[in-house]
Amino acid sequence: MANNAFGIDLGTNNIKIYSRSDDHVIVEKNMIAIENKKVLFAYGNSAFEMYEKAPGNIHISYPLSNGVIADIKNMETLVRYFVTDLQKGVNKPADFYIAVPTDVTEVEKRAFYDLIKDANVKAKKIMVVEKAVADGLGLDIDVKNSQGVLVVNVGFETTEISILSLGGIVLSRLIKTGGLKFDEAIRAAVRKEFSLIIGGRTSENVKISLRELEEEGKGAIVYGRDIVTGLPIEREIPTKLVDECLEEHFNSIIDNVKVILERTPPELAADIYRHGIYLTGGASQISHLAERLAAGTGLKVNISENPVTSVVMGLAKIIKDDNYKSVAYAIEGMSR
Ligand SMILES: Nc1ncnc2c1ncn2[C@@H]1O[C@H](COP(=O)(O)OP(=O)(O)OP(=O)(O)O)[C@@H](O)[C@H]1O
Repeated sequence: MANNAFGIDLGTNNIKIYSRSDDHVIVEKNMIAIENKKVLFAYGNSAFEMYEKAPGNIHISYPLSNGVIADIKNMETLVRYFVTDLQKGVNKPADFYIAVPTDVTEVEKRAFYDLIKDANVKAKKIMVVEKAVADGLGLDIDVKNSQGVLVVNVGFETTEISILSLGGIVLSRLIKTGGLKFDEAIRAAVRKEFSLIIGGRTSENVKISLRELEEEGKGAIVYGRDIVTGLPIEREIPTKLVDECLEEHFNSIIDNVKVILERTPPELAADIYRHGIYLTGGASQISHLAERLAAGTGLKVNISENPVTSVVMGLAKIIKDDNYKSVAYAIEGMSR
């Protein structure tokens, strides 16, 4: 039974779970589809498949909002189903390591612990790990012995900017920008420039294919509804328009990184200068962000090889290697 342990990174867009018994990570959409307000219809990637296409009696939602749990019941249901699926239908007693953002209230942090406790997953032990610490480990940084490590995780609704030193967090800031804001900016620009309404999934696809399109010198072909005629049409969107509309969001990330750097103690700043910035999170892959961040801060930017899973891979390291266990902590005694 000692082998039964899970590492969970609850992202607003994706839930990532590491299972010790098969040494494997799953990534599923953090989404739930409820029929007629009470019946579970679909969850995870299957719920996402129906998003923006389902009839009115099927409500599809994200139980997390801005990195914190907004809908506890549905989040518990999702965790229970995923963990039970990973154990082929029968839950056995297990240890749980859950990543939490740093720059949130104690109540919001505790909600992650309570979620596992109340999800009916036979939790023996529940340990909490600051997300940026797990990120550092997932990025193969020796976080316990390193001083001055700057991690920027660009997720779906949030970007977490943290300075780590000797296994702990020195400074952390959670800002409300990420992949969703990029998608919304693309939608708004296409609407303004071409009087064309496109869906959220279309704008996400444009964002994800941007780098490739730029390399090929092509525009993005999209399908949407013409505002004037009301009819569906196809249109080619120049990548320059997409680049321009993302600028403001890139600047917001760069400005916030600079604010953190300004507050960093000088000795740590020297280490950060040497190591550079570690950039991770799914949306960090967007074309031009890494180079803009480097130009805006004057620092080298190290790009993650596994941006979506860096946090959960850090949790996996903690579960597998006793050397790292000290970065995880229990939360039982915390006041509500
Ligand atoms: N190749 C890519 N290029 C640009 N963006 C991408 C790419 N692949 C995924 N994304 C974006 O990454 C985001 C999801 O990233 P991630 O899984 O790190 O977020 P999350 O952890 O669920 O969110 P949060 O950190 O806000 O809670 C989505 O907005 C998705 O569109």
